[in-house]
Amino acid sequence: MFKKLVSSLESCPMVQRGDYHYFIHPVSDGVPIVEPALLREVAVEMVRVLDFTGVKKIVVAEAMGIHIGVALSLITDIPLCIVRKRNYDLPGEVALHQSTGYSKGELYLNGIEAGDRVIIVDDVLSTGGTMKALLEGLAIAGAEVQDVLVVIKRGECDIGRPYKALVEIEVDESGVHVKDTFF
Ligand SMILES: O=P(O)(O)OC[C@H]1O[C@H](OP(=O)(O)OP(=O)(O)O)[C@H](O)[C@@H]1O
Ligand SMILES: Nc1nc2[nH]cnc2c(=O)[nH]1
Repeated sequence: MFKKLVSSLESCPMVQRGDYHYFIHPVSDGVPIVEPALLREVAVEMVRVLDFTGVKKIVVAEAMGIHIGVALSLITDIPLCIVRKRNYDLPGEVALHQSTGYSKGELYLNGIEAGDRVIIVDDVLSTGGTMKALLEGLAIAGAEVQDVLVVIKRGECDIGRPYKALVEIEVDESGVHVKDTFF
């Protein structure tokens, strides 16, 4: 279980972004290459741990939520809502401010109707800035969040509600250390 995810995380390269030790991994960066077996392992475990009760849409954030969201959508047949970094000015679009440990930007939520029951999945949770922005946008749109799952949880983070993580890591200048896995 999680064999490919754990071994690839423990051997992945690092770069420095200001004060932030940034790990580079296929799930969270798409580079150097996304192996189907790794993506499949992640997708199968996501299906196993998520609560899909009544869920009508899967919500992900551009860019690195997209490949895991697509994998989940293809397996479950649940439509995918991609929160974009570009605005479309469609009626009902919700603009959000996103802040991470190394960047700031805007996100734009479309395609959610009041009363939609959704799950949110993302590649990484670190400061929680992105997830809190998604939760805020979904609340404004009137959605009910059934479950939240991140593939990689980096350190401790309170997002104001429970969430699940496939693996929990710590990062320092020497690299990624896997602390725990789901179950
Ligand atoms: O918990 P946080 O500190 O918010 O960090 C997590 C977010 O950081 C990354 O997104 P990023 O904005 O770097 O964009 P990308 O997906 O386009 O790489 C990642 O995909 C998460 O969405
Ligand atoms: N790839 C990658 N994505 C992140 N998102 C938040 N922190 C990180 C990180 O260290 N690496």
